[in-house]
Amino acid sequence: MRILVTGTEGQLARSLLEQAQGVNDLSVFALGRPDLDLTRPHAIAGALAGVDCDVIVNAAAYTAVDQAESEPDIAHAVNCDGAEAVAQAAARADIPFIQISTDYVFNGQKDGAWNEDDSPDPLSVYGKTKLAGEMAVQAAAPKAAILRTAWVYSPFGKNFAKTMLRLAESRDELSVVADQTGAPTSALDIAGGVIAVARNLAARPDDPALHGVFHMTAIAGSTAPTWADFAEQIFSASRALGGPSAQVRRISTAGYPTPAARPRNSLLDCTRLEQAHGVRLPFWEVPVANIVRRILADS
Ligand SMILES: NC(=O)C1=CN([C@@H]2O[C@H](COP(=O)(O)OP(=O)(O)OC[C@H]3O[C@@H](n4cnc5c(N)ncnc54)[C@H](OP(=O)(O)O)[C@@H]3O)[C@@H](O)[C@H]2O)C=CC1
Ligand SMILES: Cc1cn([C@H]2C[C@H](O)[C@@H](COP(=O)(O)OP(=O)(O)O[C@H]3O[C@@H](C)C(=O)[C@@H](O)[C@H]3O)O2)c(=O)[nH]c1=O
Ligand SMILES: [Mg+2]
Repeated sequence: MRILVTGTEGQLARSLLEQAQGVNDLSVFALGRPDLDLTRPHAIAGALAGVDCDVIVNAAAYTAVDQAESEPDIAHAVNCDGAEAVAQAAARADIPFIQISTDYVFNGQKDGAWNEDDSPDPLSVYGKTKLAGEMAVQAAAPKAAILRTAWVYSPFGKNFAKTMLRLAESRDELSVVADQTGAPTSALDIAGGVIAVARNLAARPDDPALHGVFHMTAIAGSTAPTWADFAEQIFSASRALGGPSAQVRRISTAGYPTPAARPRNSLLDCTRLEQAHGVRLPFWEVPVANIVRRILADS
């Protein structure tokens, strides 16, 4: 199976490339700027024409959540119009398509985990443009699988774990919000899940059970983690490896003002993914130490 993924340096693109290494019947190739620029939708069909692959994964996105508040047009161009153009090119060539989306499509005002049938109501420009992308993709490629994930971290790119470890090099104490719950999810685990979904779509492209929206995050357990809990896990793993750590001061969202509002609770129920695609990611704490080890080794 050949998977084409959009973006070359993103966390998920890098993770897909790594997960395919050494797997005989799988190859992943990444296509990104300048050859494929999602802000230039008219060039996308040309960039993808003649590409030989079995599945296309759109992992490229405008992911700077706070910056998007002041650049809504660029965020919309990438997350909606760009995604739509990639989906159209896939549909025209009859290639199965996977779109990656986010927990930030929800407003956070639910006590339990969100289901795929719950109404989205994004609080931020990033969330609004990703939701618009989901709808445009579904219209352009009705057989697409749309995978919503959350709180992604990895040895690659920019993420919360890298930020915490970098800040801990110069600070003894860090204030971190303890009233937003969600599921920290390893991009390497997501890549494994995406490959499984891609295999299903390649084998049964017309099976309606495989199409539509699915939630794909780590399992959060009964006491859902907050960003502060995630930070504490990162520091405990780092301390065990002789790396930097800081005391976590648990604060409320009001104590950490940001341009974009985030959901209070963004836990996603991943049952539908397990039932339809047979994919279940590990408990959220499982990959923390390995990823921290790799971040420390790279820095
Ligand atoms: N990060 C997170 O916490 C979460 C992410 N998601 C979603 O998961 C997916 C993967 O995220 P992640 O890997 O973390 O993203 P990253 O921010 O790590 O990478 C984003 C990728 O998008 C590419 N990109 C941005 N703008 C353009 C453009 N105009 N044209 C082409 N490519 C562009 C970047 O290109 P380049 O390689 O040139 O830098 C990069 O490869 C995204 O759809 C995101 O919305 C969902 C939930 C959480
Ligand atoms: C750096 C920092 C952040 N925070 C808070 C701010 C915010 O509420 C939370 C996370 O901050 P970040 O800016 O790292 O994460 P954020 O950009 O909100 O991450 C999101 O990215 C997009 C792409 C998604 O799709 C989401 O699933 C989610 O992963 O932690 C602190 O409380 N203290 C700190 O020192
Ligand atoms: Mg291979």
